[in-house]
Amino acid sequence: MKNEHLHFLQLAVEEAKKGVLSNDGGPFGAAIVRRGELIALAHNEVLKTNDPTAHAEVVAIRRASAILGRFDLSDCVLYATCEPCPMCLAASYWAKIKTLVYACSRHDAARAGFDDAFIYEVLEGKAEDKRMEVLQMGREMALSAFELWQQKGDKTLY
Ligand SMILES: Nc1nc2[nH]cnc2c(=O)[nH]1
Repeated sequence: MKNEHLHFLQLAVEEAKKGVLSNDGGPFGAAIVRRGELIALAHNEVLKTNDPTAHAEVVAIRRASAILGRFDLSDCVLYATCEPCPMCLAASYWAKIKTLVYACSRHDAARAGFDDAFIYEVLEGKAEDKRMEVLQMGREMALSAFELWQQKGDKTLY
């Protein structure tokens, strides 16, 4: 099992390097594996697509979900060359991933110039400057969308 984990991490690392050399994005790769079978391999595509959410893990989750035709990836393992940032970790929870295997840490990413560790600090209430103004207003108005959802009989929960 450990060798299998290292095998898929190695594939993700090679994919990350491919993305760096093609200028697609940062040095991050990810793989989604189901019962020992590689379903999707992806690298960071932020620069290629001008999509700030195109992190390797998100691209891999989107690709695997499209291939398997479902949003529930609970039978899949996510391999990532680096500890997922909070967005990618949340995406993994939304995809119901049960096993995550990663190599480098958020601190390795920070040393390479990526803000993963800072966002964790914000979420943990440890950041002095959150670098974002956050306002809440219009709750009564917006609750109507939740009411519509709650009344809907044929909804799919996810
Ligand atoms: N884990 C991870 N961290 C990042 N930080 C910036 N981009 C990425 C990415 O694609 N993956």
